[in-house]
Amino acid sequence: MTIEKLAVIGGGAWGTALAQVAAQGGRETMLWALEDDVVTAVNRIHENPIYLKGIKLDPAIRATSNFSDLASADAWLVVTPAQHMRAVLKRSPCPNMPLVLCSKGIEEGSGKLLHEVAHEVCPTSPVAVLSGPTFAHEVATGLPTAVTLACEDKEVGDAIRRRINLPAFRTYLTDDVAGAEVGGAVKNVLAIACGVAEGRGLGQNARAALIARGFAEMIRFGVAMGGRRETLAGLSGLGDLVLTCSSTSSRNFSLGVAIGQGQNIADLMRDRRTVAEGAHTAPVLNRIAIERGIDMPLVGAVLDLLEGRVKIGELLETLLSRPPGDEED
Ligand SMILES: NC(=O)c1ccc[n+]([C@@H]2O[C@H](COP(=O)([O-])OP(=O)(O)OC[C@H]3O[C@@H](n4cnc5c(N)ncnc54)[C@H](O)[C@@H]3O)[C@@H](O)[C@H]2O)c1
Ligand SMILES: O=P(O)(O)OC[C@H](O)CO
Repeated sequence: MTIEKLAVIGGGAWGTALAQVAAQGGRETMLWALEDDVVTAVNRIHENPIYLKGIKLDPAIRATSNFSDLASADAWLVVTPAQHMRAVLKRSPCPNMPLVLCSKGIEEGSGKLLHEVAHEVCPTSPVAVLSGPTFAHEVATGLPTAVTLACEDKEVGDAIRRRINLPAFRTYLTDDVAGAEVGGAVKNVLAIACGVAEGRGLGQNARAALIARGFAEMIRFGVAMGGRRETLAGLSGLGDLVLTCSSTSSRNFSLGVAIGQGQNIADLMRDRRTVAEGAHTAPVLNRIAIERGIDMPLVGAVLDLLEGRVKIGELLETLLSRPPGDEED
């Protein structure tokens, strides 16, 4: 199988950065964007000033808001916010070609992982997941990055990897689709927790503890969803958790910092143009954890905060008074 022409669905920061990867060496790449001003800017000035400001894009990227322009692609990279993926795929003429899901989240209403949503909407398309520690602006400027590409079909996975792998975009292959997806979804919620700790001035020790205990929650959840521990300990799990929990380049971490500093959550969520996926993943993740009896106290705490059920001070008291269990639990 050979994949040459790629189309990217979603003209946010990550879709634009991935189009830049796909267009390396002047290879024609289509970018579908929802907003006409994004389409116009990418085509006229080779920039996306709305979502990826200040980065010059390869002129081989051609933007469109018309799905019919994507018909000649060999594969689609799907990079919408997780909660819009079903609707966007439904609007498209479902392609009988590989779909590479690059979004991070769990569908709120159905509780489904995104590869399950894609299989439902496009049953004849092979599905892969691309995830890992990847700030869009770094990838778009060519800084070294490594990602997990998960695909059950080895031939399809190899073909996608051959097409997107670059010296500075190292692509590690696995067949563990669920494991790769869970890491990316759960780390966003934990990044909010780490941001809150930062905003509240709780110190570096607290952040390391949150990352480690949060990782234990990620593993419990991932294994229950059919993922493997080694995937969760890899780029798409631990790697992305460490990145996102350590930097204000992360929208999730920054949201947490603002909450930790006492800003109003409704104000922070209202009218935001960029997506903080953790705020949408927290409710469904917590619901599934409760239904399946998976212990995820940090995820529950983030949700309680986001939904205004507790104040940070009370939450800290509750978390710190929990009797510490055995570390491997
Ligand atoms: N930004 C990153 O560094 C990065 C890296 C890896 C993965 N991701 C993931 O990629 C996905 C997209 O994030 P992003 O950072 O590219 O987005 P963004 O925050 O830069 O932009 C928001 C996106 O949402 C889209 N959007 C808004 N309303 C919509 C609607 N009703 N229907 C469809 N689309 C709508 C906009 O068109 C835009 O593409 C997320 O799941 C995110 O977790 C982002
Ligand atoms: O800005 P965030 O928090 O959505 O994180 C971006 C990427 O997922 C980091 O890998």
